[in-house]
Amino acid sequence: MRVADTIFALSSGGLPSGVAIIRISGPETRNAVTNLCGRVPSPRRASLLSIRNRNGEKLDDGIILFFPGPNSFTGEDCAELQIHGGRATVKAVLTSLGELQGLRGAEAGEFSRRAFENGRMDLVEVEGLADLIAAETEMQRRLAAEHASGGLSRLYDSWAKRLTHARAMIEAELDFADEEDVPGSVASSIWADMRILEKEIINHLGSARAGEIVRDGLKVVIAGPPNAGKSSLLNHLAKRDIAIVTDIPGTTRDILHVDLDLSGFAVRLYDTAGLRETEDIVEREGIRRTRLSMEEAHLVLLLSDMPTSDWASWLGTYRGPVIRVHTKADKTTATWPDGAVDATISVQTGVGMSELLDAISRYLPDLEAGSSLALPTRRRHLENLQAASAEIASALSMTDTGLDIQAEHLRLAGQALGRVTGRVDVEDLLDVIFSEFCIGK
Ligand SMILES: Nc1nc2c(ncn2[C@@H]2O[C@H](COP(=O)(O)OP(=O)(O)OP(=O)(O)O)[C@@H](O)[C@H]2O)c(=O)[nH]1
Ligand SMILES: [K+]
Ligand SMILES: [Mg+2]
Repeated sequence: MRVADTIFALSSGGLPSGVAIIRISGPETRNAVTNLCGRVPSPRRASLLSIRNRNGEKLDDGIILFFPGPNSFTGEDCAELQIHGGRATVKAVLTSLGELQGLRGAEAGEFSRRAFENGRMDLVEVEGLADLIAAETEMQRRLAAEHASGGLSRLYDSWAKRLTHARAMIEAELDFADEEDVPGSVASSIWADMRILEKEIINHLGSARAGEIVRDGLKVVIAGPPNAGKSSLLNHLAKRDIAIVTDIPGTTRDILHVDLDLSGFAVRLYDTAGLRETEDIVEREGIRRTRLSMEEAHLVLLLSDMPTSDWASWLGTYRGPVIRVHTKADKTTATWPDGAVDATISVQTGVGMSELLDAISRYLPDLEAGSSLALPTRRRHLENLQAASAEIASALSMTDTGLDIQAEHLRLAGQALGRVTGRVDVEDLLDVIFSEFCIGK
């Protein structure tokens, strides 16, 4: 284990709070606890102790926990001071810690980074932990918990193991190739498994969209002509007055969004500028942004308060799924041709709202309770998984080039998987990944 500074931080949330938890990790942890609390409590036992500054003045009474390394969160000696969560109390204790030799405040994600560097967690688990802290919906929580507890890592590790096994079998065949009486088919069974593995990885890549939607939310853009009732719908679904609503066409210019929880899934709903030809420079910029947001959308709700044949022109180059919505049902008397719309709503009477939400729900990933949530969630997962399956495909296709070259492609496939879990060659990624954390984690 590397010798490192001893770090400390407030690890619980905003102050004031009933209890605040200050975390300490590193070689000076015992000294720090002795200095402040008089003694180090027995490992993993909660002890009520007084915390004093260097002049012996009592700062607070708290519950002190000591976790000796390597069986701690970071793998180093760790301690937790559970104290009263008043701003001045916390500040006084942090100040006293900062005055001790060898101690400094932790950077964002530094505790988790140490856990990774000491082999307590791999990168996918670390990312899962970051997601778990950020999770707001039930599905985000389930996905993150699966990743944080190693569900996805176990899958990738099992794949890496099969690649290693395959290479070992090839090595064996190469070693024996000179000996006349050894049949040259030791490795043939592994190619069948490599074909299966390639398929498994490709299937797994196919679930990436679901993983992305669970983690980042389904992006739903509300679009349509001016005054169709887009901002009114956003406000209604958000149950808050977020967007300005007036009867002046072209009211909305900036794109606003609100996060909804739909059946445990995060849904991010965007209100946009009404689509029309206009000379107004500000409105034109708003419409340009509407177009950009539609390109990113998983689903577009296209609104109109009167029968129209303009749907296609409003959609422009967008080719994804669309729900056509007839708005202001309380007021319009015009009759719509059969099948012209997918939903009819009124924000005034609330009519059609639950049907609209049901229609949106149909675009959420189909994840049964209890089904595996070992889904890739990040671009870096996808890139490395794609690289791994491409290397396996190369190994499989290069039957004329010799076993040693095929084995090399399998080695590269294993390396790509290793980059996902952080077992190989990831130094350059660490700053990015750990900066996702808040301080104290
Ligand atoms: N009667 C009735 N009026 C509605 C309904 N929905 C919206 N309106 C009215 O329609 C007008 C336009 O609504 P907005 O929500 O601002 O429409 P918008 O599509 O956001 O308009 P722009 O931002 O200008 O593109 C406002 O006067 C709303 O009060 C509805 O369900 N029933
Ligand atoms: K308006
Ligand atoms: Mg609007």
